[in-house]
Formats: sequence, C-alpha cells, structure tokens
Amino acid sequence: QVSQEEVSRLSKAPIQPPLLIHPDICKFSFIPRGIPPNLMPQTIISMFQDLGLISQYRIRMDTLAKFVLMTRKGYRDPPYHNWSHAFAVVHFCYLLLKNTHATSMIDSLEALALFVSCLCHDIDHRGTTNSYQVASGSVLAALYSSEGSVLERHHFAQTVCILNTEGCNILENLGQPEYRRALDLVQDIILATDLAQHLKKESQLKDMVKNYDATNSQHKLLLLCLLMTSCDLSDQAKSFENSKTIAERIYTEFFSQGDLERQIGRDPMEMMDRKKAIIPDLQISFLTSIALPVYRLFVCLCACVSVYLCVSV
Ligand SMILES: COc1ccc(Cl)c(-c2nnc3c(C)nc4ccc(C(=O)NCC(C)C)cc4n23)c1
Ligand SMILES: [Mg+2]
Ligand SMILES: [Zn+2]
Repeated sequence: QVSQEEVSRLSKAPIQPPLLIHPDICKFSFIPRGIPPNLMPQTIISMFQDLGLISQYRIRMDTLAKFVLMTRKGYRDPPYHNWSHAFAVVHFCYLLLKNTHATSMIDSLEALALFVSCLCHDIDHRGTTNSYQVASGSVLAALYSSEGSVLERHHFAQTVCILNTEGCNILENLGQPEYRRALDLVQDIILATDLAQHLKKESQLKDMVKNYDATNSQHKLLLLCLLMTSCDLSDQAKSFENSKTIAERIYTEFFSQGDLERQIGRDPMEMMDRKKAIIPDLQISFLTSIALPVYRLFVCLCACVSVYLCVSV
C-alpha cells in the first residue's frame, strides 16, 4: 500500500508541462534516467496530462496519483527490470505518441492502453527469465506455465490487481464497452512484451508494415505490439554510453540467473554464463538480429503511412 499522505501530496502538486520538468525531455536522445527518481511519478502524471488522456478519460487526479504510486511500489529492484526501466519505457512511448504518425494510426483508447501497458509491463519482475520460472518450479510457473509467457501473465495480473485496488482504477470513468476493450488491449500488449512471442511474429509484422490497413484489427494489434517492443528496447536507441550501461545491468541480471541455475544443477545458456558470455558479441547479434529490425519495421511503417496519408488527403 501507499500512504494517503503521499497520494494527496502527489495529487495536489500542480501539473507542470513536461518541458518545465526538463528542457530536453521531448528529444529522442534524452536519457530518462536524467530525471531524479523522486520526480518520476509527477513526470508520468505530466505526460498523461500532455497527451490529453486525463481530460479525455475523466481520470481523477487522486486516482491517477495512487495508481502511479502503487505501480512504482509493484516493481522490485533487480539491476535492470526495475522502476527506472518502466519509466524509460513510458518516456519513449510518450515521445512516440507526441512525435510520430503513430497517433494517426491508432485511436486514443489504444494510445491510453499502450501508455498504461508501458508503465505496468514488467511489474514485480524478479530479474529472471520465463525459462528460469519453469526450471526452478516457481509459483508463477505453477500458475501460468501451461499458457506460456509466465512473467508477462503475472505482470498483467498485477496490473489488474492494482486497478481493482480502492481508489486506483484510472479506467473507472470509461463506458463499459471501452473499459472492456482497454483491459483487453492492455492484456494483449503486455503479453506481447514476451520477446520469444515477438520473434514468432516477424513475418506477420513485415506483412502488416507492407500493406498497413487501419480497418484491420489484427494489423492494429500488431502495430501496438511493435510500438510496445520499440519502447521496451528503447535504451538501445540512445547514446552508446547509455546502451552500454543498460546492457551491463542486463548481463548482471543474466549472470546472477546463471549462478542460480548452476546452484540448482542446471547448465546456464551462454548469455547467462559469466564464464562463457562475450558481451560485445552477444550484443552485436542482439542488436542486429532483434533490436534493429524492430526500429526498421517502424520506420518503414511510418514511411508507408505518410505516403498513404499524403495520397488520401
Ligand atoms: C522485450 O522483452 C525483453 C525481455 C528481457 C530483456 Cl533483457 C530484454 C532486453 N532489453 N534490452 C536487451 C538487450 C540490450 N539485450 C538483450 C539480450 C538478450 C535478451 C534475451 O532475452 N534473449 C533471449 C530471447 C531472444 C529469447 C534480451 C535483451 N534485452 C527485452
Ligand atoms: Mg518484460
Ligand atoms: Zn521491459
């Protein structure tokens, strides 16, 4: 739980426009970790406001404040999958929604669902992978391993749990059909953050990009998943210094998992094994085979859509 005093302090604080919080906040090169952690909740509220989501969905300020604080509390503190990762992902989503054609490709409810998904997509992450949940026979594996995407199902379950907590339901003023659709979108988007699932969709994503059809709900969903993944990997789209720092945090998590796997008598994968992993090689293959294609797809989609927009106007 979060204290009522903390909630009222955050909900009463005047909402500053993002640019007053940091002059570079609207630049894609901005490193969100440049915002001091104690200012992150009010910066998130400022982004909600700037995107017009608070007025459009009649979100009460005290409810939004409690939701953001409960979400922050829901994150643990592993080296990488922590609150500052969630904030970085939300910030990139804010920039996408502010700066690209994305807003002409998705409607405002989808934008709300994407923004909330970015905030909540890794809640209660333990710093270990889906395969480790199953290998170690964790509680989460017992709950979700039959459906797969064990961690992502838990992240979504935690999100629903927060929305159902007294005074936290930021979606409470949506009509029933919109509420249902928003929750389904958040579920689909958070489940899409399972990288293994993203990799299975490569061909569908390429097809969607080539002939994007805004009336095709499958295309819409593929687009939202592509946007989510580009936000989740966005630390790799910044300065080399930032990408290197973040990669080091990721491998700190991976190597700790490798140590745990050895302790339970299992042989860790190379990328989890501090004795075998060569981080530069692993990162070159991750960036070329996974990260770059994500951003290439998105750039290609924007090009296609801007041609489409020019032609259609
Ligand atoms: C979108 O969901 C996630 C979930 C977890 C992580 Cl850590 C990441 C993520 N974010 N940044 C990175 C960087 C810089 N390198 C990574 C190297 C390998 C892998 C990995 O999971 N490889 C196995 C997979 C291909 C089956 C993930 C990496 N990663 C993204
Ligand atoms: Mg995740
Ligand atoms: Zn993430």
